[in-house]
Amino acid sequence: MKSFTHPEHVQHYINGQFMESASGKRFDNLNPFTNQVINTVAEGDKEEIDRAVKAAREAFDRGPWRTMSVNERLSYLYKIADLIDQASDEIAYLESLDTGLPIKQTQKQAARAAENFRFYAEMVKARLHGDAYQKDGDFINYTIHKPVGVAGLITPWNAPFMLETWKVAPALATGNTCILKPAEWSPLTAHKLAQIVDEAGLPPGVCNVVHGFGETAGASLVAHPDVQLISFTGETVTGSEIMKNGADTLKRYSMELGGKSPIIVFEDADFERALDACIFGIFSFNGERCTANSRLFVQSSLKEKFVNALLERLPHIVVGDPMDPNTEVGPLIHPVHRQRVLEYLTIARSEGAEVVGGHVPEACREGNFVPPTVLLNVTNDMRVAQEEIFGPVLAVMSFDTEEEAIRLANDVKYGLASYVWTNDLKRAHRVAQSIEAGMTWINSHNVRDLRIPFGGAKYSGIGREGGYYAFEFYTETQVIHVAIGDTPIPKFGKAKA
Ligand SMILES: NC(=O)C1=CN([C@@H]2O[C@H](COP(=O)(O)OP(=O)(O)OC[C@H]3O[C@@H](n4cnc5c(N)ncnc54)[C@H](O)[C@@H]3O)[C@@H](O)[C@H]2O)C=CC1
Ligand SMILES: O=C(O)/C=C/C=C(\O)C(=O)O
Repeated sequence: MKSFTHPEHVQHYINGQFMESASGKRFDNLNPFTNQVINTVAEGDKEEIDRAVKAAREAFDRGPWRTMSVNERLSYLYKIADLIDQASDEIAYLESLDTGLPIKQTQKQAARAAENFRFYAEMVKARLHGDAYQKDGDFINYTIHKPVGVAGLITPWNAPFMLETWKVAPALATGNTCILKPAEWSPLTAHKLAQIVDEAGLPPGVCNVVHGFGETAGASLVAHPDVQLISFTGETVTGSEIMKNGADTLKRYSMELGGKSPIIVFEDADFERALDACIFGIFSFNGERCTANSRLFVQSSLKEKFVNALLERLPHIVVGDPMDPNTEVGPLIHPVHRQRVLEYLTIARSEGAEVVGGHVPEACREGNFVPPTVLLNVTNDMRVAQEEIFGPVLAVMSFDTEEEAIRLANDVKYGLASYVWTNDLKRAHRVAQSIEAGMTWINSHNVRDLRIPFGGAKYSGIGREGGYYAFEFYTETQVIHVAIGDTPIPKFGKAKA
């Protein structure tokens, strides 16, 4: 593999300039594979957020972004997509270095990031249009979609570049200006995105990146009166905190939150494909995946065969250096997160579950590794079956009937994704439609079509991003009423005149 370097220090990108924090404060960024410091990062606070919002507001109110033609605006998105493609190997390298995600997976995410920009440019051309309603010969009402203003985009560390671009692209495509506040544990590719935006020549202030912690930089962005909308991806508790903090300034929210998604495998399922999907669905992204199928419900008659096959695969899952193209599972993002995941294994034992772990090579001892793990003897009321672990840990349960599978799958506060495996067509649809989730895949792993609405039910989120569904959030709909006839107007005050 070609070798790349990383920046020794990461700065904010505000109003078209790379800059330090006014306080001069910095924080260290760790390599999850070695726990050595990779570099330092400027620690933004209210002051940097204020600067960035001022720049974004001016760019929105007075800059060329608002007045340029849609085609000209979208040409910047195509340019960004091309620059991402040109730097895709470097982006994958930086992402794996920063997050511990295996390089094979970050290469795919870099490609997806470029696609996010092209997709939204195309989507705006195809689907950002209003409606018209004609009432007899009296009047016409028509709607237009306008950018809302300054968008605050707050993102997590689990698939940072892909998720950041998944927000920046629709925000810009629809004509907003934005401030991205990336997760503090994964600043490298957000910095690369700022460099790409700069190279693409976007007008100053249109896209800003402020690094820093959630409680300070993130909270200041949420509370700022000139930020009209917040698109947030992260933990459910953080989402709820953000909604409280943004209440005084009446923010518009898109919330992509946590999950505890079921995979239901019926006895008539295509065995090998269901097994592959189950393993991929929980162990890809190192298990740090909001849509991970972290609860397996397998029909009792198939349980022994399915679980045996699962356990047989477990020690062969390649755990290792994220830069090695053969690695399937790398280290978790941070020692604090690793500790949190390990605590769940302790909880699992104390609740009576059996913990079966895969293999972590000796060469990985400095990293934040948790082996791919399967929890047996689990019941759905246990904490490990109810709470999001966000690591490579699969809770296995069984069911006898379709009704029981549906009840167990829904008996959880989350409702993000779900997966159903059966060759009975009618049952597949019945079960899929009965599950309380934003997204259900039948006889499939998590394959993405960017046109579909992406988001969760229950505690997994509010609203949908993806496709033209994102326009609902990123644009303001205005109705324009035009009288084309002479509909009588009530003549107040004319009776006695
Ligand atoms: N539904 C979805 O599409 C996805 C959901 N997630 C969820 O994200 C979580 C993992 O990511 P984390 O980075 O640990 O989430 P997190 O909630 O800790 O942090 C996410 C972002 O919010 C910021 N933040 C934290 N506190 C804040 C506050 N008070 N005000 C404003 N910003 C604040 C952080 O700095 C970070 O940028 C998991 O729960 C996972 O399920 C992750 C990916 C996709
Ligand atoms: O594909 C998307 O748009 C988002 C995917 C997010 C995940 O799968 C994740 O973070 O787990």
